[in-house]
Amino acid sequence: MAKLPPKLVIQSGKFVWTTLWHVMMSNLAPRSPSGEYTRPASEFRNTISPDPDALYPPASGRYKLFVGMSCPWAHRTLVVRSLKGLEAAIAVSLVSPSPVEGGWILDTPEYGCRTLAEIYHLAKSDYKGRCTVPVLWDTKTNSIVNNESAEIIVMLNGNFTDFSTHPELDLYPESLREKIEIWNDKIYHAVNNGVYRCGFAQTQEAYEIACRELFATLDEIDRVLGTQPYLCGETLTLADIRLFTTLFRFDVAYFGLFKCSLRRIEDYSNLGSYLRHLYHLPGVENTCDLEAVKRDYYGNLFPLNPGGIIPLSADAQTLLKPRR
Ligand SMILES: N[C@@H](CCC(=O)N[C@@H](CS)C(=O)NCC(=O)O)C(=O)O
Repeated sequence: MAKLPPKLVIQSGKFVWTTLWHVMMSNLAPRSPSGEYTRPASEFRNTISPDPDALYPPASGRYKLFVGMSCPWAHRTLVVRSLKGLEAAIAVSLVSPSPVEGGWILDTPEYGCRTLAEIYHLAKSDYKGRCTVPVLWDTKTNSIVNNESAEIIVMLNGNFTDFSTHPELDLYPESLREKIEIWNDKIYHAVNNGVYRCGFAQTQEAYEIACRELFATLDEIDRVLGTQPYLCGETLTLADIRLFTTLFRFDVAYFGLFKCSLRRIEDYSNLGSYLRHLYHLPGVENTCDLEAVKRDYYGNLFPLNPGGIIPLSADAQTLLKPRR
């Protein structure tokens, strides 16, 4: 076969790949004109409420969660479900990403649906948004109650007390709500979504802004955790759960794949211990699947890792064994 001059190979290869990269990235990650990732808002925002005329009253066995084990937003719902002891009241249906179709596939088909997109369309036939996990699903009306993790975890914490094996645990106490919300806003922007703003940035400038904000916030949290065990003081709250699911994925996925590479969580004295502590709270470890995280992030975010090679690492038990 005739050999092309290396310069031509490099130039044409770069042109084709960069053009394709921008097309694929804009599909994967909507961007602002300056190249910053802009996450679309979740569309289903109903609530489960004890009001007598509520469309969705609290009940055991009626609602279920669709979750993917790699997803940090879905992971929040699994942690709260487990800490509150709601396994018997709220079932879980697992989904996994399809590398060919680019969406979530149900591990076990239900309602005649094979994909999560079909589940969304069962609930709303003209739905045009992204088909994301988690989904809080109502099996009675075959509808989506809510697909925003931040709201689902508040409902799981507060509205299923009668069916909870740990009703005494309140992760969103009235007295701490103001503090919790301040942390939530800061951590959502700079950390939870911040890692995606790094990984999905489409310009150097957008990446650097996101990366510096991310690490400034992690540095601040690390300082706070030097004086108290949890974000809001002595009490574990939803703010900690929301931070935990991002920290759990950080060193194995976000540090490398999303270029969140100024420091590892392991390099922080307080954040590293805090991550371990939360991981070892009863019920949390069994919601964590590090292999799924590596497989789905490195294996399915094609434009970020076209070769599809999944890095080797120790398992979570080894990585997060208590420090001496
Ligand atoms: N705001 C949503 C975000 C959920 C989300 O982005 N989930 C990702 C998985 S980590 C997803 O399902 N993405 C599929 C897509 O965007 O098409 C929440 O917190 O519930």
